[in-house]
Amino acid sequence: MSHSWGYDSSDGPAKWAEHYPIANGPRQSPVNIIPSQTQFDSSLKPLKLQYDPSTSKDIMNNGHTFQVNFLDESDSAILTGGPITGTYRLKQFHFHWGESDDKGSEHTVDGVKYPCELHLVHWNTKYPNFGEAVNKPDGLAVVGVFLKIGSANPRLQKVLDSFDSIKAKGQQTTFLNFDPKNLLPASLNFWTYEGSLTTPPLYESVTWIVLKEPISVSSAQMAKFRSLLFSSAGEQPRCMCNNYRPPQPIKGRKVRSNFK
Ligand SMILES: NS(=O)(=O)c1ccc(NC(=S)OCCc2ccsc2)cc1
Ligand SMILES: [Zn+2]
Repeated sequence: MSHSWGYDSSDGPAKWAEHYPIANGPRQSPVNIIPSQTQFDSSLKPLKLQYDPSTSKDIMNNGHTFQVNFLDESDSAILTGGPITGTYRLKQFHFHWGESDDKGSEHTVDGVKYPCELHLVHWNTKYPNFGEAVNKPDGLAVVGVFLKIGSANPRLQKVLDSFDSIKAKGQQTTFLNFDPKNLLPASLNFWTYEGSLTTPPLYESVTWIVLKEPISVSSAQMAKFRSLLFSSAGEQPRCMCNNYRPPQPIKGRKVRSNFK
């Protein structure tokens, strides 16, 4: 039975090492990206994201965030190129955000926090399924996209409109024909480094691919993210926000870029 964890002072990131000692490991995520210390790598291939929108399945509140789950029995939503070799399949995407617009992202850039960060989680098809891939050093590739306060983003609307149906932990509803490509910025310039899951079990299995260009979100749209609850229906309602882990020690890792 996996140990319960959260984001409060009693069960949050500062306490995770008690039950997940890898929290103090050599390749933990997120990290603070310092562009002046990153290394341009001309051998990095262009990122290729081929998503068939018909593979979106449902949207659920898992008590830590909300996630949109995809059918991953075939190569219909895949990530190739960039720093990875082979083919990785999209399993789910989810977000991390703050209680206010001045914080919420997990990765930071020169110490700057964004209000929100999107994670598109893919697993290496050299393994039979996600569960087998999740704890292997080359098991996962997560594309991170920053959200920056600006004009309302119409492409988030379908996600936001589902929130009334998934307000509490454990609630889920069908979520068909959603194309996550619509959540990507125009530029696929990225930073990449070897890291981990940013939540327990914190497995050091993630090749991180963090896009440099943010997408927009309005302050009113961010307020809707904060209408979700960490708590189950009938429990004392607890606002789902500040569900982000702060940057972890880089421990000698190189962050590479595919742009100068
Ligand atoms: N924030 S993150 O992108 O690093 C990230 C991605 C996936 C997960 N975990 C997932 S999808 O777990 C699914 C359940 C599971 C199965 C084996 S271990 C956990 C946690 C954090
Ligand atoms: Zn995440």
